[in-house]
Formats: sequence, C-alpha cells, structure tokens
Amino acid sequence: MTSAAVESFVTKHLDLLELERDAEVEERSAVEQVREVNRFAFRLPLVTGRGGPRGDIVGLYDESGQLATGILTRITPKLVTVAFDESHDLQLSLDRENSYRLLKLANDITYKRLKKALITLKKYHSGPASSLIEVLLGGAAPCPASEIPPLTFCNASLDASQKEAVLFALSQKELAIIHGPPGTGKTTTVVEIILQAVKQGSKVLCCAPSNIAVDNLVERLARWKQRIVRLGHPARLLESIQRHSLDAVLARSDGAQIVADIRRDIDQVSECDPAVSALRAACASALKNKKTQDKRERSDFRNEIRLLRKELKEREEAAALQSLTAACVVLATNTGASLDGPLKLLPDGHFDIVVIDECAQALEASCWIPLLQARKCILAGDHKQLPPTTVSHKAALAGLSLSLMERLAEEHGGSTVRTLTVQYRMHGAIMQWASQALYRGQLTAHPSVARHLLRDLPGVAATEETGLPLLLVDTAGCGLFELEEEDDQSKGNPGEVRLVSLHVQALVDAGVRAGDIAVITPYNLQVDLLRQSLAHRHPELEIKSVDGFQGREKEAVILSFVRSNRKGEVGFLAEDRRINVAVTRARRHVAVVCDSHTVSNHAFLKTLVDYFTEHGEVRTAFEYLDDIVPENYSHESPQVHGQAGEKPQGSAVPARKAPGSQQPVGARPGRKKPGGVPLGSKAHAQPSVNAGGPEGARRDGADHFRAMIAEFVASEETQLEFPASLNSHDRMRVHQIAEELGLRHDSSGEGKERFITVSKRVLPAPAAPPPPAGTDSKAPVCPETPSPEQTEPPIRGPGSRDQLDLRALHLERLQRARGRQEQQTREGPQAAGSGLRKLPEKKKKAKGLTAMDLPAEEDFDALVSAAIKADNTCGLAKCTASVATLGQLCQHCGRRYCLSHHLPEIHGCGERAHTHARQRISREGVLYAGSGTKDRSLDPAKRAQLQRRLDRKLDELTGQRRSKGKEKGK
Ligand SMILES: Nc1ncnc2c1ncn2[C@@H]1O[C@H](COP(=O)(O)OP(=O)(O)OP(=O)(O)O)[C@@H](O)[C@H]1O
Ligand SMILES: [Zn+2]
Ligand SMILES: [Zn+2]
Repeated sequence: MTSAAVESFVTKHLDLLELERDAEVEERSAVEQVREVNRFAFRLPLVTGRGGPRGDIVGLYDESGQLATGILTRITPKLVTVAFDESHDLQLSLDRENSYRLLKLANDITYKRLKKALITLKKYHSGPASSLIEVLLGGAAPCPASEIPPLTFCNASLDASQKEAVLFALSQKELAIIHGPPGTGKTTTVVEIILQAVKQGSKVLCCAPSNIAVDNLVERLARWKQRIVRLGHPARLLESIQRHSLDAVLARSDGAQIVADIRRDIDQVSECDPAVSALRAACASALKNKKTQDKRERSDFRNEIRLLRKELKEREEAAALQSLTAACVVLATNTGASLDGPLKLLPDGHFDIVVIDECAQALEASCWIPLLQARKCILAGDHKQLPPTTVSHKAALAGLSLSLMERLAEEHGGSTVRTLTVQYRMHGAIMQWASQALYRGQLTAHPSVARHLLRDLPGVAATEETGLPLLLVDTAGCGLFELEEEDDQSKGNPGEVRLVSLHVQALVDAGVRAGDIAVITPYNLQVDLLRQSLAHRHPELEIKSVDGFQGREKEAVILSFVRSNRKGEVGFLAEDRRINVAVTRARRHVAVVCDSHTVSNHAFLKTLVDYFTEHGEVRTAFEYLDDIVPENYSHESPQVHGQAGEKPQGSAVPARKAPGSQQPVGARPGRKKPGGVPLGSKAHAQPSVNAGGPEGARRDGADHFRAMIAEFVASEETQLEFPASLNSHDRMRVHQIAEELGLRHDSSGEGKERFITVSKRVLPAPAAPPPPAGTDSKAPVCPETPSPEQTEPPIRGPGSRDQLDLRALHLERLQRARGRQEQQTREGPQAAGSGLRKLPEKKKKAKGLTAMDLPAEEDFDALVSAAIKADNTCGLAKCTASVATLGQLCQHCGRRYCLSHHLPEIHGCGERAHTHARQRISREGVLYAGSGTKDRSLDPAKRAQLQRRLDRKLDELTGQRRSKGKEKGK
C-alpha cells in the first residue's frame, strides 16, 4: 500500500520538478536581457573560499559568449560581488567601457538534491523513517501519543495554546503540526519544543526552507545557550550567527591546529609546483625552487600534495563528525540538510526529531531531504499564508505549490494539528478580519496589543489618522482608473499612488517613522509607480509586493489594490493568502486604498472592504484630492447650450465678486441645528453595510439617502446636515450621491464627531444659464433629482438647467474653498467661527476640501438672477458679441463665448483646462500631443519595471525566499 502511494507520489513530483526547472530556465533567459554587468561596480579578482563555490552560480558573458563562471557571494543594491573560479582569475581583464552580462546559471544542485531525495524515498525499505513515511504518504493513522511527564517550561510566559502545542508536539510519535497564524508566536513555540526535546536527550535536526528563517531559529536558540551547529556556507549566513556555522565551530575545535598545519604544508609544497609558482613569481622561495625543478621532482611534489590533501580531508571530516555529534541541534535549510553534505558523516538514525519551520512555504520534495533522517517530525507554519514559490504555473496547479503541511492538515484534519490562537502583533480590529476570514474566528488579541494604536508610539502625535486601526480610502465614483497597458500584464493606478502618498505624508507628519510603514500592492507596475513617487521622499519606507513581507511586521501598512475600471473587472488580483499576508503584517494601522466598487467583485477582497466599511473609517478620495472629477461625469459629453429660445431675458450680469467675498453681506446663515436633531437623522434608520460604488449604492440602502437628498434639493433648504452617528460607509454614500447631484458635501469634525453637511452650490457670477421659463426663481440650482429607482446617472432634460456643467461646478467649489481659506488666513481665527466646526490646520492642508462657508440664500437669488440674465451674448463679462449662432461652448465653465474668447486660456479657464488634461492623464494613462511630458512620465515607468524585474531577481538570489542553495559538499 505504502509503496504504491510512495511510488506515485515520487513519480508525480519528479515530473513537476522537471516542469518547474524548465520554466525557471525559460524565465532566466528573459531576465538576463536586462542584467548588464556594467551597471555594477565590478570587483576583481575575487577568489573563492576554501571548499569551492557554494553560492548561486553565475556566468559572465560578453557579445562573444561566456567568459567565465563564478559564484555570487554578496549582493547589495549597488554592488554584486562574484567569486570567479580560480582558473579564470588571471585571464579575465574586463574593460569598463564594455558591457557585460551576468547570468544566473541553472541551479542544478538544488534540483539534483530534490530528485535524489525523492528517489531515496522511493527506495526506502527499512530505517528510522519507515513509520513516518507510512503516516505521511501511506495514509496510516499516527500511533497513539505517549504519556509525557509534566514539563517545566523554559519560557515561562508561554500562553495556554502555546503550552498545549508544546505538550502535543512532544507526546506525538510520528507527526505533529503546529499551525501558527500571523503573530501567534510560532517560532517562540518551536524554540520551546526544541529546548524540551533536547532536555529529554533528543538530537534535533531543525530546518526551514529559507536561510533567513533558519538564521532566525539559530539566533533564538543561541539565546538559550544550546549547543548548535548551523550548516551552510558562512557567506550566506547572517553575520551575527556565523560563529555557529560548522566552519566556525571547526575552527575552534581540537583538530583545528592540525588541520591548519596540513593546510600550510600543502601551500608550501604547492609553491614548488611550476604551474602554481608561475602565478606567484613574487615569492622568493618559489623562485629559488624553480631552478631545481625537473620532471621527477615535480611528480614528487604532486604526490606529496595528494597525500596531504587526503589527510586534510580525513582530519576535517573527523573534526566535523565530532562537532555534529556533540551538537544537540543541527540547523540547515531543507536542501542544506542533504546527505551529500556534512550530514552524511553521521550514522543512520542519529537524529530523533526533524523540525521544519515555515513548512507551508516549502516544496514538499525539499522537506523529504530532512524527513528521511528521523522517525518523527514536527512541522510548523501557516498554510493560510503564502505557499512555496514556483515559477511554473502549470506545475503549481498540478500540485507543486501544495505544501506538505497543507496537504497533511487537510488529510489528517485536527488530529495531528494544534493551532496557536493568541496573537501578539495586531490591534484587535485588524486581527478580527483575518480571524473570521481564514482562521475560523479562533484568534484573540493579547491584551498588550489588542488596542494599541499608532498614536501610542513614542513621538507620534494624536491625530485622527493615528487613532484609526482601520481606514478605507475609497475611490469608487472618483474616476481614478487603473492604467491600461496593453503590452504588460501588470497594472498601475496613479490616482491610488497619489492617495497613498498623501496618507503616508499624513502619518509621517504625525510623527510615524517612515521605516515603520509598509506600502503593499499586488501589482508590480504599481510597486514601480509608488517607488517613483515616494522612495526619494521617504527612503526608509518599504514599498513591495506582498511576498517580501511574509514573516515580518510593520506598525502601519498601506495597501493599494489598483483595480478600478468602468467594467468592474478585477481579473487577477492577489490570491486570498497573499491578501491575508498583506493585512496581517500590520501592528497598529491598516489603510486600504481601493475602488470598492471594482474590487468588490473579488469575493475575498469584498470581505475585506465590507469589514472595513463596518468596523473602520471610510473616506472617499474626494476628501483627499481636489482635482478629481466624479466618474459619472467624465463620460458625459459637455452640456450643449442651445435652448436660447427658452432663456428668459434678464437684467445685466452682475460683476464677478472678488475672491473670498462670495458671501454677500447680511447673508442669512445656512440652516444648521447645533444640538438639535439634525435634518438627516432619519438617514440613520437604514444603515447598510454593503460596499459598492455609485451603481452599487443605488441598488441598496443608499436609495434612502438619495431620496432624502432629493427631498432636500426640492425644498427651500440650503443645507442638510447628516448626523455624526452615520457609519462611515453611509457617509461615503452621502458624499457620492451629493457629488453626483452636484451638491456641496463637506465632512467636518473629528473621529466619532465627524458629520457631513450637504448644501446647495452657488455659482459665482457671471453665472450659469437661466432656468427654464416658468420655474420658480427659488428653485434649486441643481440638476433634476433622480428618483430613488433611477439607475443611470442623472439625465437632464431640455427643460432643466442642463447648462450646469457639474465638472465646472466641482472645480468652482474648489476655487471657492481656496478663496475662503485664504480669507480665513487673512482675517484670523474669529472669521472661521461662522459656520462649521473648524478643522485643524494640517488636515485642511492635506485634504483640500474641508470646512467651507455655507452658501446663503441671497447667493442663490443672485445666482438665479445672473442666470436669467445670461442671454445670447459672449460669456465674457465685458464682451457683448452675440453667441447665438457662432458661439463656442467652453467645456470647463459651460458658458458660450464668441470666437475671440472661446479659448480657455483667454476667458479664464486655462487652469481648469490644465487640470482637466492632467486628470485625463491620470485617468487614462495617456498623454496627448503637446503636453510635452511623455518622456518624463512613461519611460521611467518602463525603466522602473525593468529595474523591478532585476530587483526581484536579486532578491531571490539573496536567498530570502525558498533556498536554492546548492552547497557543494566536501
Ligand atoms: N507567550 C508570549 N507572550 C508574549 N509575547 C509573545 C509570546 N509569544 C510570542 N510573543 C511575541 O510575539 C511576537 C511574534 O513571535 P514569533 O516570532 O514567535 O512569532 P511567529 O508566529 O513566528 O511570527 P510569524 O509567523 O508572523 O513569522 C514576538 O515579538 C514574540 O516576542
Ligand atoms: Zn471656460
Ligand atoms: Zn467675446
């Protein structure tokens, strides 16, 4: 039974590895195109260390082909250090003017080791791992757990779920799985298990897929003064733990002196070899010996060297065996535990337990390298986070990315699994989403973190932002669309880049260190765009796709989900586990920047958006950006004038008021009910938690708000105040509806006090065209209000004041807001007290759209009379030319101008035209002729993309991810 299962498992995985390898080779040839050696400072010559090359193998090429092969020993953003094989050292003379390519060569050793492990597994007949194989592959039930004596925990602060996991792991006979959701102290628990096992006299082989994870364990175990040995090339280990490497341990061992003596002997003899001495002409003794050489002597030298080398090898192996035997815990990457390395020196059955940490991120084949060396295994990890990285999509789908841990957790269910349930990282509100979405609601937040906020950090001010664990900045309805790049799969969204950078700035201004903030986005193009706009301002800020963050944490995390389009297309968006990792990196604050309307078509992201909507603060992008145009209007053609016949004749157009003086003297204050029941209080009766953009909003509870606002529009009221008790998503809807209807909508107040005021707009004179004949002059200056059932953007019939261009209104409003702010600055704080609550200065700056003065009814009267009076003459105040037949409509201000004044720049719309063009660029990612910025804006994106590919490749090489180590055994 087992053998058949093993055989089919092995056959399948050998095939999958083959697929994966082919894909890797293919990808490499794509990457190599961008890797030009002359981008790096090149250090030559670099000499290999003892024991031969162990890092990633690279080839150096010029146009003529391969010049040399070597190994990467160090990579920094500016410098790649390569150790070339000694034979090349003196032949290589690189010309700095020339361009070279450095290619990573196929990592054969890793594949060889993986295959070898699988084949050994297939052939395994009897040995310590026999019953483990039965349990892991043959579907055999694990043996009943053994009784263990009560423990004294080394780490007294373990929580109940951690203690339970330790007891469970120790008592299991073959298999124990420790499932550690984010921040639950999985490594803490694994360390305790190892300490206890060692106390019981066990020998432990401890592995993880990546060098960084292994180093982490070494560090944590070293604190407990354990006898540990870390396998692997010292150059690939963190400096702090290099002293635990086998090489370092050997250097301190008894045999070290003898080994050093032999080594010196070899060197001395070698110097007498003519081939070597030619390279060491400077050596005086070599020169002397050279004279005495003859063929016979030469062969004597060679023999002597051979003997010395043999003795050296024996001595070194004896010393290594001694060190390994003395160690209680041996640590290595999965592939580093291969039996073609130092572990071959140990007798079969030396280890009692194999521990594999981060097991859910390891290829199962790589786990079998250590697994075959013990009778019992303890696997730790979280299969709800990222699976092992694979290059071949096909192989991944066929099962290569299914980790051993995930497979077993599914097959055996709870009987072999213990889950850690107390997490020590996230604010409770951040944790709760992940807990519900992925961990069956099992997680609880430790009291030390449950309520911690950014504002609790030293040096961080208590602003609104630093008091929020969850913030959703919604671009739904704001027209901040993703870029459409036909030639690339990746997506970018410049509007989201702007929002992210405003939010980063708000946090940094409040005193949050940029190094405590991560910006995470699933699309690589967006990573590039974000870096372009943020990296220079905040060098410490980490901007990455999700993968680089696994296993790490940040005080604040900002997510940009990018997708925003009219079709509501999400296509590929990060998979659920990747989103889980992204959110759960955050300790105190998560901000999601997205188009809730588009993104809610992704089932899992919808749970996130819904959760934030219900439990977090929701703001619309309107609150951040003052030059955006509501999506609904962006595809409407400019309103056409032409009902000249309907326009009643009016009096002279009043002169434009000076900036900052829109409010006529004696204006009645807008309707406001401080302390009383706000007008919109009934809006609260129907809160809805469903996320959605404008269209979505229209379908559900937003109908209620729409109806209320419609009622308001039809009334004589100038202002409608919504209660602060509205949840933030409802507030967002109110913003959206008001925006659609061309109403002013302002948020004021802080936190729980935050409320929205919707008010009617005022057009500064010379104003919009007149209302249709017969309309009450007090009728609202708004487009016709759609009925609640209406599912299309409002359509203005010929009878309505369709000349009102909403875009213009929007911009007009912004202009007034600015004027108002300037006025306030001029007049001092007293002037601000007139209407709404005043917001802190900083916030005003950040959002641009804060407290504005309310329009007074006189404004409406003035507006209406202006409108009535707008006749067939040019829109420019001083110009009386007729526009009845030859006029041109300005799409920015919605007025008609004579042919001499129709250009935006001439009649005063230049700024708006510019804004509009910029908006279009950010919306459509297109630059139109004449803008003159194409080169600056697009090419860097491309360049950054290449840079990003390179970075990714380099990241891989540094071995943070799945180790592709191929340490060459001695
Ligand atoms: N019982 C405990 N009491 C207090 N703090 C704890 C406890 N267990 C873990 N922690 C803390 O929680 C943090 C995470 O612990 P650890 O590194 O062990 O987690 P992890 O699960 O391995 O993390 P990840 O899986 O996210 O990489 C550490 O700061 C650790 O000190
Ligand atoms: Zn204009
Ligand atoms: Zn004119």
